[in-house]
Amino acid sequence: MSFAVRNLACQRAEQLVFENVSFSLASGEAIWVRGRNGAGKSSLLRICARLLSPLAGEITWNDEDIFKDSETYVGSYHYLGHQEALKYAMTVRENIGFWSMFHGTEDVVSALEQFDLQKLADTPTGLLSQGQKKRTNLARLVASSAKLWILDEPLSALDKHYIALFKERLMRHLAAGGMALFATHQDLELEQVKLLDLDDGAL
Ligand SMILES: Nc1ncnc2c1ncn2[C@@H]1O[C@H](COP(=O)(O)OP(=O)(O)OP(=O)(O)O)[C@@H](O)[C@H]1O
Repeated sequence: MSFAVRNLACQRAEQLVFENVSFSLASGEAIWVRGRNGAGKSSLLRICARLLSPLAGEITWNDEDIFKDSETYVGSYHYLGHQEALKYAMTVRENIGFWSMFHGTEDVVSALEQFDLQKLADTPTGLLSQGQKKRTNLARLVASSAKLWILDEPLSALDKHYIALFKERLMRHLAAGGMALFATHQDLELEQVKLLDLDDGAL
């Protein structure tokens, strides 16, 4: 399994945000994308999740272009953006269940347990606090079988306890051969993480 980004450039509304960004990920590896506000972290992650087109460059999953050969890539990654992609009228269990079905797993009970969501399982997600919504989103992630996690600010709204819990879960994902690409303003202090600083090539 390999994920590679070569000479990527991004433009938003006539503005060149970054260029010449290259990196690669193999099984068990993670990259922490860092940079000032507006450096292009979210844009980079959205491009990697096929939600935005790059201005230039290439991204491959197992040597296949992700924009040309989307079929193999689609089931291989899970993107968590700034906004929670939750259906508010559906319960916590139903939201997690939807995504585990999409990815062909049935690990809803374990996902609920891992983020202490059992007592909230039958609550509509529209009634949750910000931190509880974030935990539901992270539980969706662990209920999926996606190899590559693409995470935009996964720590926002989490308290210390759940940051530690998420970190432990991320390490387990990497130890099992998974990969992660994440942007945070806070250092997760993970030893095996490579750093991609978008400020290094600041435009
Ligand atoms: N929908 C959009 N339309 C036009 N320009 C945008 C859009 N979204 C972001 N931009 C611009 O693209 C640039 C990069 O934004 P992006 O959100 O990727 O940065 P970021 O590094 O994630 O920032 P932050 O740390 O503040 O979240 C910014 O200059 C921003 O104004």
